[in-house]
Order: sequence, then C-alpha cells, then structure tokens
Amino acid sequence: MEELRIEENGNIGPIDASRIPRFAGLGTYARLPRIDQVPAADIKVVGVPFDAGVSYRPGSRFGSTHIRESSRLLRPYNPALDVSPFALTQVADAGDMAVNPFNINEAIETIQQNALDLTADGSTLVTLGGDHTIALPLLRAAAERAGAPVAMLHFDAHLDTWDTYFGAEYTHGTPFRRAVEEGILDTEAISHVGTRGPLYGKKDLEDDKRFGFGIVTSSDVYYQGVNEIVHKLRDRIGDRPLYISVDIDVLDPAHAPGTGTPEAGGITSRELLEIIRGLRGMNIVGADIVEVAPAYDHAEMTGVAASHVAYDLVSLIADKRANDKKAAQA
Ligand SMILES: N=C(N)NCCCC(=O)O
Ligand SMILES: [Zn+2]
Ligand SMILES: [Zn+2]
Repeated sequence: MEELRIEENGNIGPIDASRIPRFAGLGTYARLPRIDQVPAADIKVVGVPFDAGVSYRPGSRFGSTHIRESSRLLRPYNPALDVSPFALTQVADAGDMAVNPFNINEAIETIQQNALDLTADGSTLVTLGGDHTIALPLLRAAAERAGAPVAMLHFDAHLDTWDTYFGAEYTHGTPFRRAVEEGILDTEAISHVGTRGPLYGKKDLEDDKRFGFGIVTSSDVYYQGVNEIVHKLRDRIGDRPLYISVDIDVLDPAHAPGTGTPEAGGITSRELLEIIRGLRGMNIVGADIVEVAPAYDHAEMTGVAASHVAYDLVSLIADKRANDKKAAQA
C-alpha cells in the first residue's frame, strides 16, 4: 500500500493519520519512515531487544516493539514545547539491533559498535530497550562521539550502581558503576532522579555518593516539586554533553506496571514529562528508554508512557539541533 506521509521543510515525516488510519500498516516508532526510506537522518530511534541482564522478571526484550506499537497515536506537533520535531529535523526509525541473547559480553560489544556506526554521520540516537544493561555500551559510544566523558541524568527507581549479581559484572543493576570505573561519565554532573525503595544496605548509598552521583529521590520530587528540581539539575549540568537514561520503572507501578522490577511510591508520568521538558536547550547527545516489559503491561499504559517520553526527548533534541543550525547560519 502507498504510504501517504506528512512532509515539511524537506523532512519526511510520519504517515498521515488523516489519510491512513493510525491502526493500519506496519508499525515504526510514531509511524516515522524507516532509515532506508530517507536520504539521511538527524535523529534515529533504534531498538535494542535485549533482556539477558535482568535480576527479576524477564521480558523487556519485547519492549522496543511494544513501545513502537504504543506510539501510533502520537501527533506531529508538541504543544508543551511548541515544537514540531519531525518537521524541524529528519527523524527515522533505524529498526532493531541484532543482539546475541545468549552472550552478554558479545551483546554489549554489538550494541556499542552499532551505536558508533549509527552515529558516524553526526546523528543522535534515542534507543528503545531492552533492559538497563544496554545503557553501558550506549554510554561508551556517546562518550566516544562526544570526545569526553558525558554528564548523565538517570531516571530510575534504582541506583543501578551495584557491583555484581551472582558474580556477574554486566547486568541491569550494575551499568553505572561500570561506567564510572571506565571513566566515561563526567562525575561532576551525574544524577539519579526518582530513586526509592529498599536497598541492600546503607553502603549502597555511600558507594553511589563516592562515585559522584547526586540523588533526587521520588520523595524529593513530591516535596520540592518539578520546577525546583529542574533548576538544580540544569545548574549542575550546564552545557556539558548530556546523556539521558530513562528506566520506565521510575514511574509508579500505577503509571507503568509493565516492567521487571517495580517499586511502590514512584513519580507520575506527568512529573516525568515535565522534568524532561524542563531540560530544553541542554546539550543532549543520546538517550534511552529501558525496562519496558509488555507481559506485565495493561492497556499499553507502560508502552504509551514510554512512547511519550521518547517523543519529548526527540522534541528536545530536534529543537536544539534546529536552533544550533540556525545559529551557525547566522
Ligand atoms: N535496572 C533495574 N530496572 N533494576 C535493577 C534491580 C536490581 C536488583 O535486582 O536489585
Ligand atoms: Zn529500575
Ligand atoms: Zn534501571
């Protein structure tokens, strides 16, 4: 069937939902073109269906597909930011990385290499996971492309700075300890947002602090509010190259039941989106949304939340790229 797409400023956008029902046809993220349907892309949405690093419920290998399927209702104009991301930049769906489900070390190598290949043209990646293990190779690639350690905002119920599970170093609970050890994070500008729930011991927090992480807990979001938190985060990060990692379990299980390690007392999807929107103008060099496990989802709640988080991240990146381009031409 012919794909009737919206085209603006020479950018090939989503299939037009006023001419082809949004529930029809094969699903890419936001019904955007595939990478092979555009000459070049500024922003690439890519899936990493990998969940061999999980400590509890499996299933986030199906997250990338679920987020795409839950993104059919997205529309091309983002009024919260006054941005039309797909008109400002060329955004495309780069499909899924083919990652070995039986060998974590090989999977990590593949993800890092694919991320480097995809960004060789200067484009920015927004990755749909997959479990949180994948953030490590994505961060390695982001730091290599930035030519320096990167700042990071990590939205999660969990610290993910634990050391090992069953002796394994590369798991979804350990990516950010490895990243600090590898020197790929700018430890002056790294923060968790939304953490909560029981830990193994007080030492978890002591270790985490020693690595340089700041913490904005889920309770802090409740008591301080979004504006104050955005202000503090912006201050800490400034214009450093910034990687954003969003574990969907940062949301309360009431907002995102479809995840592997749910914790009560989380932030709302509104709070998460508002904090993300508050990052407008920052130098985002890559982002991921991980830990969506559709077998535990209901009515696509988790998928819709994740697809909207990706949409606001794409909007921020598109806005910044368009403004930088304008400034360079002036
Ligand atoms: N990254 C996520 N979602 N969870 C980590 C939980 C590690 C644990 O089982 O203690
Ligand atoms: Zn988590
Ligand atoms: Zn996590």
